[in-house]
Amino acid sequence: MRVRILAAGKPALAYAKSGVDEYLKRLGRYGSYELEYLKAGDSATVSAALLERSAGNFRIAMDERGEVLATQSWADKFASLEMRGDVKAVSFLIGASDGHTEELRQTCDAVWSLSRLTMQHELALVVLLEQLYRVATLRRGEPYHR
Ligand SMILES: C[S@@+](CC[C@H](N)C(=O)[O-])C[C@H]1O[C@@H](n2cnc3c(N)ncnc32)[C@H](O)[C@@H]1O
Repeated sequence: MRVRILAAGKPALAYAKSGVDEYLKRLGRYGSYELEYLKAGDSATVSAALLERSAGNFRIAMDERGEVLATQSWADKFASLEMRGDVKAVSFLIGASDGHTEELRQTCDAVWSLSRLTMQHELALVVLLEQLYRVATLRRGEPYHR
């Protein structure tokens, strides 16, 4: 199963750039993880572009209003998605400064939160990538997650 991460706007902050590079490099050992950037803009424009680019994928909106799950639950949900024959790709959608539209949240297959805190979108991207890495190591029985 391909894992796509679609984010609005390339990271501009040094810590975010190096965090993204680090976790993408690590994830390369665990499968197909693709990070794609879309042009940042207002909420309606970015949400429409995110939905268009992720058409046909199992879409997970990353949003502070979403379901807060433990890392083990992320791993369990990944395993269930892989068991389904109809999911070839999952797309995680990160919004821009104004967040997602209600329409995007309603259209997505799931809405997940990284916590109830509102994070700057570059930080949310780094946290998401670290969780994907954690889930990948957990599923292989490696000792990173403890
Ligand atoms: C600055 S936040 C947008 C805040 C905006 N006021 C809102 O209502 O969503 C930019 C993006 O970062 C991501 N993000 C920020 N905090 C998050 C959290 N706690 N959980 C999941 N994603 C988060 C979301 O994708 C969000 O669209």
